[in-house]
Amino acid sequence: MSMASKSMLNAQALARSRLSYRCYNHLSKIHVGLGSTPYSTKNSKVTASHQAHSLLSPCKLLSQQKATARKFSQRSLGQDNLLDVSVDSSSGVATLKMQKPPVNSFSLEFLTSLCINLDKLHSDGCRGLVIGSSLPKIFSAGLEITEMYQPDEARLREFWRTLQEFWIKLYGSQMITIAAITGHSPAGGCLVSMCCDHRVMADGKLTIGLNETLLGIVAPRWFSDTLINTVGHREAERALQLGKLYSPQEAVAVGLVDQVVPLESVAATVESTMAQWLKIPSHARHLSKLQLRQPTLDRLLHTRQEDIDNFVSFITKESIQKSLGMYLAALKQRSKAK
Ligand SMILES: CC/C=C\C/C=C\C/C=C\CC/C=C/CC(=O)SCCNC(=O)CCNC(=O)[C@H](O)C(C)(C)COP(=O)(O)OP(=O)(O)OC[C@H]1O[C@@H](n2cnc3c(N)ncnc32)[C@H](O)[C@@H]1OP(=O)(O)O
Repeated sequence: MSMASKSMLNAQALARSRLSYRCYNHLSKIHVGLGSTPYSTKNSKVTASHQAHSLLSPCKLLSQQKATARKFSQRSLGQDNLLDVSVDSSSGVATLKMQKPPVNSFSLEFLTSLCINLDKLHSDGCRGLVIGSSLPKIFSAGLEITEMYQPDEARLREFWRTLQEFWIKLYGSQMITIAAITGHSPAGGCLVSMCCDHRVMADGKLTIGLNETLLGIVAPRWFSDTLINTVGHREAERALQLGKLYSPQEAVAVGLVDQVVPLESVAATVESTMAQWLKIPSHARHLSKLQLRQPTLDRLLHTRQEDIDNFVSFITKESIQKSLGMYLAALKQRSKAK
């Protein structure tokens, strides 16, 4: 699709959009409400009444996110249940599973839904959060490349702002966050897992890492800062330039993940790790986390608009668009050849 026709479609979608945030919110399976919603069983799944409850609950959202949801909700109407969120009411631990086939790629709608859910879980007093995937062999393929290829500029800006928002929320989260990496986790997928306090990865033929240079693009400073904070400066220097995708064993050796276990043991390992972390006084634990992460958070918080401008100007360059186009075509080709 040409840039002009994509822009026109987006403009039409914006003009048609009549949906409120409440409708948008319905996209995700949400059943949070610790203390306010009765939960009779461990990890009970959402019910109609819970869903109704969550639809009526006031939600803390930044006005930017509300605007985003209103503006672009039309496009996401066909995508239901992007997330499967459940809360264990006895421990206060939430499990958020990404379920956006085929590869859990982060589109604007998906990122918005993730931000909304993080806000809800936080405001409902969840103490822990496990981030995983419902898709076999995929944690997340990172950013949805079609958001960056031949983009509509207004949407591209919202997309990046929402990614920033998600990173800020997750990296500084008050909750204990654990990534259950049961599948591939390149680029943005790796970033999300690095935002967590602990990473458990399944052993096998999986990869994780910031591979941006392989796409001909450059990981922004806050991606590389997150990697440096995880694996150290020297390892990050090599990994970023090479676009290194690590096997689980390589990843655990450099500290990119904390544990590698057989796929069938990931859930139990996550559960026992969470139980250990839950024993630490929450306030002291969170302040310790912030002591180390706040300077990194501040760096982006102080330059958000500039970061969006840099991203837009970089990604819309003709040469970068060409690289992205070729990468997408190669992905499609590989997928077709399977
Ligand atoms: C001077 C400059 C300074 C600063 C710079 C300023 C700003 C920064 C600028 C830019 C930074 C932008 C940051 C981007 C970070 C990202 O996250 S980019 C995304 C990177 N992701 C990848 O490279 C992953 C690509 N995918 C894969 O490798 C495989 O799909 C994967 C191993 C995940 C799974 O493999 P498999 O199960 O075999 O699935 P398929 O490959 O068959 O894929 C299934 C279909 O999904 C499509 N697809 C895969 N990944 C993506 C994606 N990320 N986005 C969109 N679509 C994707 C694939 O094409 C298949 O589609 P099809 O079935 O053909 O329709």
